[in-house]
Amino acid sequence: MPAAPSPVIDLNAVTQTFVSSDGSPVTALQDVDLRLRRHEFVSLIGPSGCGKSTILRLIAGLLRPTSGEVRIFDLPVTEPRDEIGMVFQKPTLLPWLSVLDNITFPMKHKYGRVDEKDLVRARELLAMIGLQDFGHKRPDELSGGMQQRVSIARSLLHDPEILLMDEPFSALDALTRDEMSFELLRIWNERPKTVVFVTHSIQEALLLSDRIVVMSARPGRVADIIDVPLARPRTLATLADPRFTQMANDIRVQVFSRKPE
Ligand SMILES: Nc1ncnc2c1ncn2[C@@H]1O[C@H](COP(=O)(O)OP(=O)(O)OP(=O)(O)O)[C@@H](O)[C@H]1O
Repeated sequence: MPAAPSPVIDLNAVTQTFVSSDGSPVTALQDVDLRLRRHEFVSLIGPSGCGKSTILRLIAGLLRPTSGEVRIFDLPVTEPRDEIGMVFQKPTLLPWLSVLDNITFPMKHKYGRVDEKDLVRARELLAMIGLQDFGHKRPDELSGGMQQRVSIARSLLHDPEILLMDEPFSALDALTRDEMSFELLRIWNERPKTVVFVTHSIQEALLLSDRIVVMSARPGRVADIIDVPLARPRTLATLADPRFTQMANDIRVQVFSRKPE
């Protein structure tokens, strides 16, 4: 039998301790093991403060683990890398730049210039997110959902293999949130990526993911990893599937019955 391909993202016995402002240690993560296959969509859910964002920062190379190891494509993570795109809760667009310039900003920042091919790609991405007529607008002329679309487009400019998303839709209203979930699925379908998606919404995690990682309260540990067997492409009909409702209920019970350790 051929050997299984190495995971794209590999967290091996990762413990992360911070020093809080009063000098006391805070163990955010304890012995976290997590492996993601290529083009897998995995969500992290768990109580506030259980270390979900810390996991993203470790994968992004913005943080070095106190102990254990984080590997990307079989190499230890030592610094931020180009294969990774990040999307945060807030759009974090630069208000004085146009939408198009915001999308190309990472290239400008890194290389001091924007190539024609980056501009072409930025326009393609704008079209992909349905904002082809908004390239010249300033961010404050766009709705919150549109701004978040722009920041997703920005994270995709260099076509990263890995996309890290930290509650990207939590600041949006419920309708826009559902719309954005389907939009993200469409983008992921068109340009497959390995995605780690942090959310507090069980429904969002179920709709989007291949697997859901349930974390325990601080110090964050992997309490369970749940396979989501719902067929793809996921559509509005998925939300009405009785298995969806059943799984959402089961996960809710699991998350809420977990007491802090
Ligand atoms: N730089 C830091 N210095 C000190 N403590 C930190 C630091 N970063 C995170 N922490 C602490 O580590 C723990 C985990 O934080 P993290 O932001 O990863 O949690 P989270 O699960 O993403 O929370 P939320 O769901 O509320 O966003 C928290 O107790 C937080 O206060």
